[in-house]
Amino acid sequence: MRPWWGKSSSKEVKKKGSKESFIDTLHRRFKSPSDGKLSSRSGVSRRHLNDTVSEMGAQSRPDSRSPSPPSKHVSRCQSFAERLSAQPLPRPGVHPAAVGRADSELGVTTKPRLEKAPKSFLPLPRPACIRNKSNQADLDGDLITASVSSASSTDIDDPVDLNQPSPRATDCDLGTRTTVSSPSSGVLKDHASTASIMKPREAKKPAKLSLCTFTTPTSPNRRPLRGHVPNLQVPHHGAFCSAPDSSMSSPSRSPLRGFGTDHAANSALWAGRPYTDVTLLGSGHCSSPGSGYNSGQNSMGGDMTGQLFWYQTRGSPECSPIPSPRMASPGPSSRVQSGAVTPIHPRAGGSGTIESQTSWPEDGKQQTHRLPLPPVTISNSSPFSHPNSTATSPSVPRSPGRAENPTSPGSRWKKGKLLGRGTFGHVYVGFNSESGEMCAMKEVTLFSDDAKSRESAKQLMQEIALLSRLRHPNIVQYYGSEQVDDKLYIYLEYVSGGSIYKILQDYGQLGELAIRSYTQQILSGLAFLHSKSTVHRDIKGANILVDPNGRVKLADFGMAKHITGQSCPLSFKGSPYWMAPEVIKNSSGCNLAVDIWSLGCTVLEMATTKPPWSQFEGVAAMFKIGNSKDLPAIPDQLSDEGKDFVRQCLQRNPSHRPTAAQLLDHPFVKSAAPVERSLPSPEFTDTPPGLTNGVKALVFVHKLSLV
Ligand SMILES: Nc1ncnc2c1ncn2[C@@H]1O[C@H](COP(=O)(O)OP(=O)(O)OP(=O)(O)O)[C@@H](O)[C@H]1O
Repeated sequence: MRPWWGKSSSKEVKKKGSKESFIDTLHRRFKSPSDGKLSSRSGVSRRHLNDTVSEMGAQSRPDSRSPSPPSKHVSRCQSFAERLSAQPLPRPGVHPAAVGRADSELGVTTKPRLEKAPKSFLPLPRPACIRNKSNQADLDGDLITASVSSASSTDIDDPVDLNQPSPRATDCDLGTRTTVSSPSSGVLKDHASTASIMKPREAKKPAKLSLCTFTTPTSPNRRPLRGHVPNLQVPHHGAFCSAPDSSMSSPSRSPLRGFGTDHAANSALWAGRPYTDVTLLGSGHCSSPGSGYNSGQNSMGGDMTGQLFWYQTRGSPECSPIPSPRMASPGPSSRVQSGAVTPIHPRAGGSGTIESQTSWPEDGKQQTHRLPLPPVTISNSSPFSHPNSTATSPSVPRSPGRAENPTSPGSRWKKGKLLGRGTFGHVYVGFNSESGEMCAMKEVTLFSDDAKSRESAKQLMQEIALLSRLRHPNIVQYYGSEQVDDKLYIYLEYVSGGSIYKILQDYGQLGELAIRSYTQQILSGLAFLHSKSTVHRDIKGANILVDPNGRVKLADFGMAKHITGQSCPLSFKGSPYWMAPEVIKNSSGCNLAVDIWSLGCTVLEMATTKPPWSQFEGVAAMFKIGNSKDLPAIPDQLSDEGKDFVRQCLQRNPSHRPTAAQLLDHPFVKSAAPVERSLPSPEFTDTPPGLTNGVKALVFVHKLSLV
């Protein structure tokens, strides 16, 4: 069938090259599993829990389907394949293309307990500044300049061009700047009235601090709202804003992060023995998607052991719903990362139809960008000198659901309920008792001696660097960040609906209208992202948040990368089940298209609650994706348009995949109704909709219009 944009799908030309040698190894190691076709209706197959997986790559055993149990019965340590069938969904009242309002729901807050002043500050958040803006000019007006310096780039593969002067950013109204020290020099760059706060041991261990050593302003008395605007310098090429390239670079909460680009090593690992040159990181932590702490497990990164030995951490509230937090199954945060830069998609490169709300550096110069102020309106109070500023940093909550020491002194964000655990650490609800606003606080511990902490910091800084430059209705908004003792906090727009992954867990597969809506919005965010030559590299349900109005936000940019060239090799990063074949095979020639493949997998995930090939264990799934010519079964319940959309996304040849901008014109999403639910306005009527003439009641209703 000829694609709607005029390019026919073509067969993939199999390229047998040296880069695929690991696949060959896999071929020998694993029996090629027969395709587990998705059920025609549900598209979901299940299998028994297997606590004693002795051999990787074994195909999951299908089990008889049982009625969908309540979500609360879903084991926290089940894999996708193990998860019970999803319940039929009441079709959510989702309506696509919500790009207007940004009303997040509030979460739980906790009592403040300020203990210690933040050692340094990055731009402090003020969500209200964002929400109240009616246009981009207003938005820009609340940005603060930011810059981070770094001299070491050897282990960083994401040279985000963040050091270039922003055409819209100015320093004139900034009381301070925050800088990041160079790891090599251990010297903080002083900008404006910046004061270094580097700890002694930081200077001794530049490698640890290079990623996030910030300076605080000398005495930046915060002025109400826009009065005080600190600067944050973000690094130029090679700074810590980049995604790690090191094969050992990834934190271990995502089990297989840091998976090296060396696929020979991969082969060895997959063969069942650790590659001697690969450091096995990680603690085996896993999150509990079912319980709301749904991130971090089963990612491919620094820790390969789980993939190899299948140790499990069940029963813990922090445990993954997956038997092994490794590649055993497609958990919400299954990731692999290593390596190199992703080449540019041949046909990607921006979308004229996509709202471009941020400037992107093009000339390599240092860029400054103004960030929104925190929602602190108290004057005569320095954000850097909180009354409790000498106390200790916020402590890790004892209970998974509530922080023990809920406070972020400088910004007055109080750390509240735990939203989830990810690769980098924890994400909490943040509440500003002064403004009454909420945010999501992503917390990561710095200055630890382990590689995991270093990698976490590096990736978090990359996320900051990227997110701080992106502003789009379908991308989670970055508010600011700060360091408090050994903790780095990143403040984000709070998207209270949770991730698509969690929604699927809780409510089962989505109906087509919801899928169309979500897909359209994901595409909108992706098209914007790609127009900035940035690839997300970890598109999946767990990294897509949904607000109560059905608005979708791309999140978790820890894997994202700004593409600067076309000749760069692919990074072996991502989540196995959503990973494009070319990434697994380490073939060349694509880049942004990896997100399109992952989007296709996400559509299938939304339709079936599981990604493609979820019936296979992690390594076997990767083998299936990377080595076979098969395409995953597409569930029958999807419309023909939906099926075609998925097929377009899941073309093995990346150059044949349409771009995000092109996909926005696909009938599957183009016809999706936009999400726009007006604010309820009290209305008094005596004839409620739906009542017959004979059934009239005097009721007070809220006007709810769907545009
Ligand atoms: N802005 C947000 N609003 C609401 N919840 C959020 C937000 N950001 C993250 N969360 C929650 O926290 C969890 C972990 O977040 P996130 O995935 O970004 O952390 P992470 O360390 O990047 O994880 P990973 O890299 O392993 O995917 C998410 O699954 C989600 O439930």
